[in-house]
Amino acid sequence: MDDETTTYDYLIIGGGTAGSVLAARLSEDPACRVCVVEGGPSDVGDERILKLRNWINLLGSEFDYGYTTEEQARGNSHILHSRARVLGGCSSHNTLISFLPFPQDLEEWVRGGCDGWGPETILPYRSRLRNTIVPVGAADRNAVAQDFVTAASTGLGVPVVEDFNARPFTDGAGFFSLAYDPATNNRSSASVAYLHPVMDRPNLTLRLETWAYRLLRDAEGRFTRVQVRNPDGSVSTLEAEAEVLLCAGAIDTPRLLLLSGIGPADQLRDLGIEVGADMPGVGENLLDHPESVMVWETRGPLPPNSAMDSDAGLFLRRDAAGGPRPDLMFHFYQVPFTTNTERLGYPVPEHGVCMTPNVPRARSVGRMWLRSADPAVKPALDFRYFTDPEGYDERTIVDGLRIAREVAATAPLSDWLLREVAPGPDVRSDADLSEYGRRAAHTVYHPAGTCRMGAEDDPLAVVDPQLRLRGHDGLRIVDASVFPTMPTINPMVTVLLAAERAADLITARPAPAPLGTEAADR
Ligand SMILES: Cc1cc2nc3c(=O)[nH]c(=O)nc-3n(C[C@H](O)[C@H](O)[C@H](O)COP(=O)(O)OP(=O)(O)OC[C@H]3O[C@@H](n4cnc5c(N)ncnc54)[C@H](O)[C@@H]3O)c2cc1C
Repeated sequence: MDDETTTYDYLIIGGGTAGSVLAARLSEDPACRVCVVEGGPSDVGDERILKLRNWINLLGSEFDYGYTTEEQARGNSHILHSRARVLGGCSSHNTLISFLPFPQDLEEWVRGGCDGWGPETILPYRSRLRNTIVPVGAADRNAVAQDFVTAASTGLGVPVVEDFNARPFTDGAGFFSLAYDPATNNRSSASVAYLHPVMDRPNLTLRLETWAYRLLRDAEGRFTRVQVRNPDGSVSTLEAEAEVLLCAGAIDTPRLLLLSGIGPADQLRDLGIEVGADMPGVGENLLDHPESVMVWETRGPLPPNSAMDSDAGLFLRRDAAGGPRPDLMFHFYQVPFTTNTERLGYPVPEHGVCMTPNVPRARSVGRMWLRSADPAVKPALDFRYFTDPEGYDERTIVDGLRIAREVAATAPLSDWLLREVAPGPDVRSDADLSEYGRRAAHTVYHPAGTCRMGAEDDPLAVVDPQLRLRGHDGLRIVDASVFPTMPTINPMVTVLLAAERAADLITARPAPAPLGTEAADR
């Protein structure tokens, strides 16, 4: 690490999921000077981070920025939105469930003005991914999770899926694919897969525990200078000769833009921030996967083996008119995940399991904004959960809770269960299930969309299909904030694919050949 150098070719703000991919790809050219500014510490050698199964202990820890939510009129106002503060970002903190996006998820992006982001272009990037992505290992397949899969399949008449990434599916139950090593339980995070092997590159500088808080213009008016707070509290200005690449995630990327005067002009003026670029879309379109939870006490302790305690799941399509994609998803937990039910007064069983139905393409859309011009003040997040006028999100959760009960009543899963703890068998009507489901709701931790990509002439788009700040040179955004709509599935792999695509857009390297036409292209 060269503290003297403050000018690089590329400055990557955020060494998270997308940032790690970009850092590795751009520094492949030894003549290209790449600097990563990362707010958190290194993950190298830190077992707390590297062991996947420890993920649950990272929630709310020193590695979590821990964002709160605005009062939710129809949802749960107590959700803590975990966002990782460590190299690798949320891929160092999450459960590493790895799904390719559905072709229709990407077709939706193209319809929204994102030329060049269709499935034929994006899905072949799976051959470039460096992460080890495998179905949950045999030794990690807990008997109760296996029986959940069997009960879901027989009870609901859906297939058992051996590999969710083999082909698009409409419904099915099975063990997930995870980015990990089943032999060691070590993560194959973006940091492990992309950064660890290249950390000794002399042209790659990692500035850790360093916080970017303002973008400044250079002499040509481009936003290529970044003010950062160093670990010792001092302040530096770093400069990119080529481009600044914002990879700070769906909350911190728009936050940094707003602090830099890039956002809705009225909002910025109200806070006394000088308007550098009036971009009304910054902070709008806050997307997520909302979920609820049903908890059961089991007849006794469960076998201990697992990859990360939520190894299996279920997808259903309730409405065939909506196309081939599933419209309801469940995670199955072999531990009682009771943060929200406990707050509502439900007992916490010593031994238990739960199911968490979620809304894959939620229709309620939120927004985020700054509370203050002070960079230290956390932004406001209002997800507006369950506010879509048709009541689609609420309906999905009610259906999900009913279906969860059906699965729980089906052998062999039913043989493990002593009683339903939350919400309890008396909660049966739509109205009561909705009330419980929304009050106990949680996030699947997938915020996205707050700097959405769109056509050059779309006034609410923040970046164009080349991921450039619309109408500006020298600044691109590469992270979950650019998603115009939420993919049906857990989004980390979509972020990785988008970052691989971005590396090609930046370097003008050709895209990989369509899948099946060529050996894996690395
Ligand atoms: C608990 C949890 C579980 C999840 N489970 C899954 C899962 O199993 N499967 C899945 O597909 N998705 C999962 N997700 C979601 C997924 O991990 C994220 O959507 C994805 O990793 C986001 O990638 P990103 O590059 O947009 O941001 P991040 O990975 O969050 O990267 C942002 C990085 O920027 C840094 N940063 C932020 N602001 C600044 C600043 N101002 N200065 C310097 N550095 C900064 C942060 O420290 C961080 O390293 C989960 C998320 C969480 C939190």
